[in-house]
Amino acid sequence: MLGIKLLNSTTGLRTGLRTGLKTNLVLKQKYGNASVERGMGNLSRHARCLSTPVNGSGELKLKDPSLIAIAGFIDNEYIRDAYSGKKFSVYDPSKGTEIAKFPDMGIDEADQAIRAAKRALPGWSQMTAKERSNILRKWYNLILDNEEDLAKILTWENGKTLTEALGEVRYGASFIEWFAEEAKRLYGEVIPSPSRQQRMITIRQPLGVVGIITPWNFPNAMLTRKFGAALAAGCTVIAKPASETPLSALALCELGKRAGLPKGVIGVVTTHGHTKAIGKHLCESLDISGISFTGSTVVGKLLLKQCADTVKKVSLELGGNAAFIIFEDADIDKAVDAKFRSSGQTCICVNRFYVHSSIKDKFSARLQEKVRSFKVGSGFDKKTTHGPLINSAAVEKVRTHVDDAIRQGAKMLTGDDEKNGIGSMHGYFYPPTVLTDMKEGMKMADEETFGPVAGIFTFDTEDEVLEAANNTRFGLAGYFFSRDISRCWRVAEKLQVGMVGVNTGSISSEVAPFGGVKESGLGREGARQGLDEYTEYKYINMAV
Ligand SMILES: NC(=O)c1ccc[n+]([C@@H]2O[C@H](COP(=O)([O-])OP(=O)(O)OC[C@H]3O[C@@H](n4cnc5c(N)ncnc54)[C@H](O)[C@@H]3O)[C@@H](O)[C@H]2O)c1
Ligand SMILES: O=CCCC(=O)O
Repeated sequence: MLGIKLLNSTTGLRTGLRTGLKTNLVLKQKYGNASVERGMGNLSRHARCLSTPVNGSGELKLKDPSLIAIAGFIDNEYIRDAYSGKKFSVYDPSKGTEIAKFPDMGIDEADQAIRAAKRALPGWSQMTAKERSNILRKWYNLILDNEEDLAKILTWENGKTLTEALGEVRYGASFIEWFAEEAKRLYGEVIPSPSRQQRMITIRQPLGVVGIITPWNFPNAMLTRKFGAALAAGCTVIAKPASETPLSALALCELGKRAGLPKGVIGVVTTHGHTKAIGKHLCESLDISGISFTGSTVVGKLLLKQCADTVKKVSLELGGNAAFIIFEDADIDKAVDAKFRSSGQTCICVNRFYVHSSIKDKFSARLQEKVRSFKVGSGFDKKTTHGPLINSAAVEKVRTHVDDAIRQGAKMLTGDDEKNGIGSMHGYFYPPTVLTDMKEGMKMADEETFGPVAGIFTFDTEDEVLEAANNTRFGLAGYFFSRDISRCWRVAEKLQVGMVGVNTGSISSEVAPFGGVKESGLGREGARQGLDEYTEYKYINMAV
């Protein structure tokens, strides 16, 4: 017991190591030699990132190489080795080669992070809103000061083009800025009392320690959208980033630390082999008051069930199956610009184009022309317009969806590997593809394809297309193009989604509530509503 306690707290570990051999013996009994070395290593280099390049990172030419940390992050310190001694590999999706081996952390490290966050909670939550805001503002400034390095790190692990990565870093920073400002506006209210003898007010209080789990497709912005809101509200956080893309998370931690985030306010547990166990542990822990998850619907449902026993507040940003309706009066040139962000790996990406039959040929030709102009390749190559998919499983899923559509009668207008030279590339590439003659019942109609494939369905009437667009269990985003103002109101109100783009395919913003209905999620992120996920209202009744 003593050994575990010593190992699980950095201060305790230091004390323990000072006591020498006896402690080492306890550690060896519990965890074997690897963990003892880990403890020693950790002591000898607190909080150090890499000053020498890892597996090809020299090519990144970072202005500040110390933004790369191959470690977890607990109590503002880098933990390079898991107690188990195990590691997992992170790959460069444009080459399929290994970037680094991260510590494959387990429940012990998750507990260590929970304890650190719990210790930090009173200090952080009792700071004034302005004090928290000032630190968040410094973090925002540091992210922008380092945006080029952060973008390179993001492209390296995720594959998206450098331009897209820079866009994501700025988008991610905008959440920290937004919530730095919103922190100061976390108002309660005075309720007009029905009684002369009572005064009624509400105040808003932080949930407590929250667990956040994020996906690989936006390794920076999905974290900052949660960090910003949680920290502004006065919560402390344990984050579990996707095992495909931990580097961006660690770089954000380094900048957060430089901005003045106190020890324990944010922690990152890196894992691959213990993902399920850590997820369950966070959901079931009595020390955690809320879970915020972004990822697939299937995992979101599992986490929701796991949170039931402790009745946690749960925020879920899940998968989508966005329809894009092109009415006969649409501006076609504007419409074709809205599909292939991050090579189609975005939760709000169009999954189904519904095009009025009178303009189907014209629209298909424009889309085909546009897609044929794309250049697929490494995100670092300036000529590249579209990077790789995240891994071979993602490529396989897209291939399965396309094959299924073609088997059921769809026609491929463009999508040949030869033109893009994909056959000779080693990474996880899929050619941008356009299919026509799509039908209900195909996988692409029902499931999230999450790849660079546009499938074109046709329709004749507004009622018919609304029924088809809403015929899905997903309800994240929906889009349509029309110049008829009455139709714009009608269709926007009838689409069963959390977000609608009218005559635009670009809807994401830190100032607007992001989230879905149906099986696409619970709660909203960004905007003033984003703070609701991390606060409780307390009602106070005062007799006078
Ligand atoms: N609605 C949104 O805002 C939004 C944003 C981005 C991505 N997404 C969705 O995310 C999905 C793609 O991301 P993904 O493939 O990384 O999703 P995923 O659900 O497989 O993984 C998301 C995160 O959950 C973790 N995870 C996986 N299984 C888990 C388990 N049993 N318990 C706990 N954690 C677990 C992963 O390691 C990762 O960190 C798509 O469906 C996409 O639409 C939604
Ligand atoms: O993948 C989903 C998140 C994308 C966004 O916030 O625009």
